[in-house]
Amino acid sequence: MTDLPGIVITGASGRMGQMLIKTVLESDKARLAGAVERTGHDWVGRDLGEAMGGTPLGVTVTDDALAAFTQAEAVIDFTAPEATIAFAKLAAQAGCVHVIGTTGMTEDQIAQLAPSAQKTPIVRAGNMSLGVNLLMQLTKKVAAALDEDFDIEVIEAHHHHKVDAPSGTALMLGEAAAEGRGVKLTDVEDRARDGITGARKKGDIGFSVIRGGDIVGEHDVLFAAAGERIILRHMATDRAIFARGAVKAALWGQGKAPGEYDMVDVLGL
Ligand SMILES: NC(=O)C1=CN([C@@H]2O[C@H](COP(=O)(O)OP(=O)(O)OC[C@H]3O[C@@H](n4cnc5c(N)ncnc54)[C@H](OP(=O)(O)O)[C@@H]3O)[C@@H](O)[C@H]2O)C=CC1
Ligand SMILES: O=C(O)C1=N[C@H](C(=O)O)C[C@H](O)C1
Repeated sequence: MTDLPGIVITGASGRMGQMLIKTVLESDKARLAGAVERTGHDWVGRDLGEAMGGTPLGVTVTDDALAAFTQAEAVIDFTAPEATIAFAKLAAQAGCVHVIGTTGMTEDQIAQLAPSAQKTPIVRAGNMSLGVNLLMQLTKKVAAALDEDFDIEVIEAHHHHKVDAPSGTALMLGEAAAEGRGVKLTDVEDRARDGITGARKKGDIGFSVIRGGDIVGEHDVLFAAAGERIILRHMATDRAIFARGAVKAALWGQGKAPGEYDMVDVLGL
């Protein structure tokens, strides 16, 4: 046991869960305080290192999230919307910083995090990478500089396991573009085109989704006008960028006042 802030990883067996565990273990600024999986999962009760196919780590995977959270300073949670809402209540009860990477949450589900954020800091972002959060700032700036003669389209591609669409990142980029234009995304978003759609409505922000293979995550923001196009692009080739951002957020959140934060706050962008 060291004095370093302890981090619990929920959804430990997931793609991001395993990446987060490796990232915390490699960090000299944090320690792995626990690993949580849901009741009935075959990793529960096993040594985490062995479950991951390696050597023992001396950390037993648990389904008792509250017990794990009370032994930690932060929880990093890349799971699913219903699970994240439940974990937010437990993190607030335990007084842990809650870092949320889960995407696909509805407005109503996001609103359910508010009572927990009154008790503990919550850092939530659909993308924890430096590059995407910088791209958001660029998107806002370009959208503010251009008028509606430039059609804005957000195009995203992800692996075939992804369950939500458009991606959390695509929606963040759409929000940034709408903010730059001084409009509400919900008033201008076009998220589904099929059949006789009619001509594109001026001022709309469109979304296109690709799912295939092992694509980690790719996002383009296209500004298309008569005679010219601008494309802002981010390509993730390694999930480690998300995990590093999440660990940074967990450390940044230590000692912060309760409230809802995002990666723009963490990165000071
Ligand atoms: N913000 C960011 O930077 C990023 C966000 N993400 C987001 O993170 C989330 C996870 O992605 P990924 O790791 O690829 O997904 P996986 O499906 O690989 O992992 C999800 C994990 O969460 C667990 N889980 C799901 N539902 C529940 C539940 N109700 N209770 C407890 N545990 C649950 C799963 O357990 P089980 O196997 O038992 O279902 C699994 O361990 C997604 O929303 C994704 O979009 C991903 C990358 C970057
Ligand atoms: O599910 C994923 O994999 C990813 N999800 C996030 C999203 O929805 O934007 C971030 C990243 O693109 C990978």
